Amino acid sequence: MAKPVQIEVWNPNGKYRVVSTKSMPGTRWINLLIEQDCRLEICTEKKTILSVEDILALIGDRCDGVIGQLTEDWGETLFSALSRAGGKAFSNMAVGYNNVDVEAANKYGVAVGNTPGVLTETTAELAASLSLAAARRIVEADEFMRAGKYEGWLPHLFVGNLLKGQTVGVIGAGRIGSAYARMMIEGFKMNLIYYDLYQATRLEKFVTAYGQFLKASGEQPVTWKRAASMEEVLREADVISLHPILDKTTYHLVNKERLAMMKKEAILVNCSRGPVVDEVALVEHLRENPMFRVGLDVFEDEPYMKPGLADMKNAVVVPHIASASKWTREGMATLAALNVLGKIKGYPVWGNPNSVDAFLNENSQPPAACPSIVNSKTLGLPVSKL
Ligand SMILES: NC(=O)c1ccc[n+]([C@@H]2O[C@H](COP(=O)([O-])OP(=O)(O)OC[C@H]3O[C@@H](n4cnc5c(N)ncnc54)[C@H](O)[C@@H]3O)[C@@H](O)[C@H]2O)c1
Ligand SMILES: O=C(O)[C@H](O)CO
Repeated sequence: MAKPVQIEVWNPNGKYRVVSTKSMPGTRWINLLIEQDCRLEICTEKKTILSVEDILALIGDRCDGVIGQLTEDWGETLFSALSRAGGKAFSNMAVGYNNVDVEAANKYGVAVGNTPGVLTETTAELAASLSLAAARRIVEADEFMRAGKYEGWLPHLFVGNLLKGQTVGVIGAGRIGSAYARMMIEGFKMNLIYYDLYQATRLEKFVTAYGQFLKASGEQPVTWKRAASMEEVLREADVISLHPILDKTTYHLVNKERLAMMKKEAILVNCSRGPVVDEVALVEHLRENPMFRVGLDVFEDEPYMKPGLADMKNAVVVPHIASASKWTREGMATLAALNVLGKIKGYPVWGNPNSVDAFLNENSQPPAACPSIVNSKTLGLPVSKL
């Protein structure tokens, strides 16, 4: 028997029962749901990560849809319970959905939503911040100052890497990887090498055009190369940022052997998912190569770090905050709520999940569509003609 969990209720007499497993930023998402006849129940339990049992209790006997979080294990147990409760919609408040067993959702006919696009620039900015923090040893220098160790300017004090003219490597040049690449290329005049299963045509055109602009201004043009293998990126780049999805093809993509291929003074940034990097091998590599640096937003055993990582001066670590800007987090909440609402209302699926701005405009009603449903084809959901 599942234990009851604490909730806050909005619009108690609403026709459709929607559950959010967490409180989310902003109020637009709440208003959009209650204006459309939803009774909204927000879990207010203090613990950070809800267990499957907690979520079962939240779903209860009747539930039309759930907005959930990337820390939750959405598999067979939860989708069968949601389906028994009459639910047809679930949305992660995240673009990544490796915590969701989509096949199980398909089996129970539950639509699975995610929140692409609204976090692209915010996440890329954090990857750029980690790249700079690692290159210029900002965290080490900050700790040094606060410890009262600064006695005056010295020629060797916290010497780091100049990015201009170096090569930025991107593994997974999708929405976020491409946005990060553009920031590093335009901001620091870096050359690009990338690896992806697909050609990043728009990114290539951007670098070509920017290179021509620099050349016309009498400056060294930037260049791009699509690598034939990931190893090529690892060998050639000075700063490498990881932006693929997490699946079985990307699990431990960066392992002991591949770390050994990287330049001794390279910088590795991970804002994708922790298990993309073999963190035990990374700690060993950081220990043996003090000039190698990393910037990590995600960890293999989140929320924990592998033993030794916290002691590494050449690592900058932050707690999975890459999408944490106010605008983005409020937008993610809106997209997740609209995915669930749209499915409950029988709306079609938005035609282009990479272009979700229409849903984020606070001054107009959002389109009558689900912004992004990852299993829409399998479920045979209609596509919006808007
Ligand atoms: N740290 C954070 O807070 C945060 C925030 C947003 C997204 N993310 C993560 O970033 C991921 C990417 O988000 P996105 O919006 O850019 O997604 P996206 O789908 O636009 O990009 C992912 C890219 O990875 C590529 N890819 C897939 N498998 C690959 C492989 N084996 N080798 C090389 N490339 C491969 C895809 O072709 C695609 O271009 C998400 O799935 C999520 O896990 C993390
Ligand atoms: O996948 C995602 O969206 C992130 O990890 C959180 O923003």
